Amino acid sequence: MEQLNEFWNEALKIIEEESSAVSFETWFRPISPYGIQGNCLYLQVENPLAKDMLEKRYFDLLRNTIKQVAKRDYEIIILLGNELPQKLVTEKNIQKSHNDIPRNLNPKYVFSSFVVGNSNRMAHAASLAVAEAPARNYNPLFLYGNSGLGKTHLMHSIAHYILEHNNDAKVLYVTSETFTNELILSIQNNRNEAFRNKYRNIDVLLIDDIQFISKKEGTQEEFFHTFNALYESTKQIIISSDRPPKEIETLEDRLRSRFEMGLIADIQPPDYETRIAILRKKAERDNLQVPDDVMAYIAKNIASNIRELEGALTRIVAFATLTNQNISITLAENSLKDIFSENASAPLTPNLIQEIVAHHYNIRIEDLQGSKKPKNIAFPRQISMYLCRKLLDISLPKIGEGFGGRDHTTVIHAISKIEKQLENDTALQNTILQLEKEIKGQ
Ligand SMILES: Nc1ncnc2c1ncn2[C@@H]1O[C@H](COP(=O)(O)OP(=O)(O)OP(=O)(O)O)[C@@H](O)[C@H]1O
Repeated sequence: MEQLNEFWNEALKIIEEESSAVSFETWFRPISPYGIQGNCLYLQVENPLAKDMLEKRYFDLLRNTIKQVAKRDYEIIILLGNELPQKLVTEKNIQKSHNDIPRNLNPKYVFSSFVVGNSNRMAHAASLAVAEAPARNYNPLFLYGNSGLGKTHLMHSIAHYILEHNNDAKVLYVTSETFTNELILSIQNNRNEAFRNKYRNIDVLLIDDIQFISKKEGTQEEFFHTFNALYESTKQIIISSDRPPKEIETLEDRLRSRFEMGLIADIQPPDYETRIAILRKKAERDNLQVPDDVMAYIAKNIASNIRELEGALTRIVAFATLTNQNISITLAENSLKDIFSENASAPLTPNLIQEIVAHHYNIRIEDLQGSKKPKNIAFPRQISMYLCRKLLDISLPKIGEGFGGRDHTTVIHAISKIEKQLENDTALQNTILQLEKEIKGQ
């Protein structure tokens, strides 16, 4: 049993991570949890606008977060102070199951929201088989495929499924970036023992984007031992990567052969029918009315990345809401024109950003990607890294890769340097604005 306030604070922490600072402070921070009666959770807000926004725009976030923290589906009722039921016998305690869903699992990434088609049938079946009987037949399970095709979605689904069916299972999902950072910290702070305990005393380890440990010998060494310890005690390991083990350069052979010991399943770009099914599912989940011809228009134009497919739908709906128009093909064409237009037909990639920055500073793109450090090159390089982070949905190590395999700490340093300078350097603010426009083809 837990106090309602503590429970609410826990939910707020998750919402804070999921929403922008301004919407968090405006809509969520002022909410007071009022009480619980039966299956209803009452939340009190200060004004009608907040109530409207929370009900119309943020309801899914609220409901999913509360479900994640409470491990049950409460009916959420948002009320103004004067609407609160006088005689509500509120419970100030909330029943929680003892195995919380880890914070880093996205509540939306479950098997029931994953659309199965020819391109991912095998990966889906293998994931479900592992979730139903961990460490039985397929160990490790190695999932690979290009960015945005559903690897993380499947991994989270496995973790959710195992936790739902076995309350005591110890399931740990991390990216290889987190694994590496924690390893470095543990060495710095002399806490290697704690690190090993954390990674070896579990039943299921899911490690996402393993390709990033390829250039890190120390991390590979530690992961090799973690892998062996878990495998020998019949614990399940699930790994994802953007390529198969044999194509991960500089991966030690002993690790590669470990990865190849179990089942390897790939995910390919979805066919047209699957793309339509994914769009339908998203529209249904988010309660959006989108005509069939608009779905077809998106599915025909975006074929290789599901994140982009979903992004296009979101953009169209946002455009329609903001301009108060019905969703139609013309509106879809307008709202996506800068994505599909000639100018921007080159998709946003680190390369495109480097090209535009290099042109702006009159240097060669190879200089940005190389290791020279003179100021006339180092500064544009930092700007390019900053823009990659701001405009592309890719991780710090992936950005580092595009700049001659630089470490993610270098990328963090570059980004924070530019951010700091932007605070009071208006010339730089203008340059960045101009570069962004060029990159987006505006
Ligand atoms: N088959 C599917 N059905 C429904 N949604 C999907 C499917 N595949 C992917 N998605 C959605 O597409 C988005 C991108 O998927 P995800 O993050 O799992 O990709 P990824 O392969 O892990 O990419 P990256 O390598 O860039 O991390 C997510 O919002 C996910 O829910």
